[in-house]
Amino acid sequence: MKKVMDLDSACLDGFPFVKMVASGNDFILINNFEKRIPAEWGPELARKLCRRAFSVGADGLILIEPPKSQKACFSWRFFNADGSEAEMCGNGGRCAARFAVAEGLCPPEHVFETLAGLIRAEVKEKKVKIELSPPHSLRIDFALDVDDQKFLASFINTGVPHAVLFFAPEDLARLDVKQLGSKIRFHPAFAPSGTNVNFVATLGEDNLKVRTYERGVEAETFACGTGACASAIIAAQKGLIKPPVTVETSGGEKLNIYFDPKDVSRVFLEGEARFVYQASLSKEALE
Ligand SMILES: N[C@@H](CCC[C@H](N)C(=O)O)C(=O)O
Repeated sequence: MKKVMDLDSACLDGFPFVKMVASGNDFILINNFEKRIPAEWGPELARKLCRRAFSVGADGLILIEPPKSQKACFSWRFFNADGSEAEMCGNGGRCAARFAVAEGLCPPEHVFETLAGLIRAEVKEKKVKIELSPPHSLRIDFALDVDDQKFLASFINTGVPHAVLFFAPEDLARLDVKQLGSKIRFHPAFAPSGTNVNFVATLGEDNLKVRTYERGVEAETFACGTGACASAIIAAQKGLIKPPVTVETSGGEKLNIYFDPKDVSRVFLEGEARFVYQASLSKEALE
């Protein structure tokens, strides 16, 4: 397969894109409705454009494309900064919904297609609320041995896989998230897809602090929407909190999570999604 810079450094020159952020999780979004960017370029395009300091820099790349069904007004391809394609992204989904409305592709309330399923969105200026695909594969409180340390972990898939571990607030504050997160992310218990890793402290009966080591970014991000939802659902299942839940993210912004603890098939994620800038690509950004 030819490398994108061979094929596209010329044809992508001047290509419009926007940079958006949702609670510090930042994304490059491209309106690819004309399908000028074939999907097979996605991984390398993401690696090139998401590389901080050397290019635009972001946690992920989102291509907005025509829907495959009548039920949705767009579909998307989501690529992590390392080029891996993910089934879903909560914060990226909130950015995509607002971008699609701004592009005139969708009304403020719409549905879009992801590899995790249909996502319902409600855009009210900067505030965007989405309904995740039904979470699954819930496992509460199992033993997880990491080198010579023993942890109690939980797991759920909220569109993408999430391990969740609880700590006292003071321990969470000083935790080496990258060191421990990278070991759990690749732990055999979560093979073959690996997992995102959420480190959580309960701050009150409806308030959590969550720090997330993100698969495909391979670092702690300032927020993770599906991770915030995973943490809230598991905290409620363990009787630690009652929804609706406010999640304080690493970047300091708050996410609101809504669900019925007796029926976690419907989970809603709400927060701000902001435009940072719009620009056009330079072919040199792909070098
Ligand atoms: N930050 C996202 C999650 C994006 C996908 C994740 N990195 C993965 O590969 O599982 C979110 O807000 O949910």
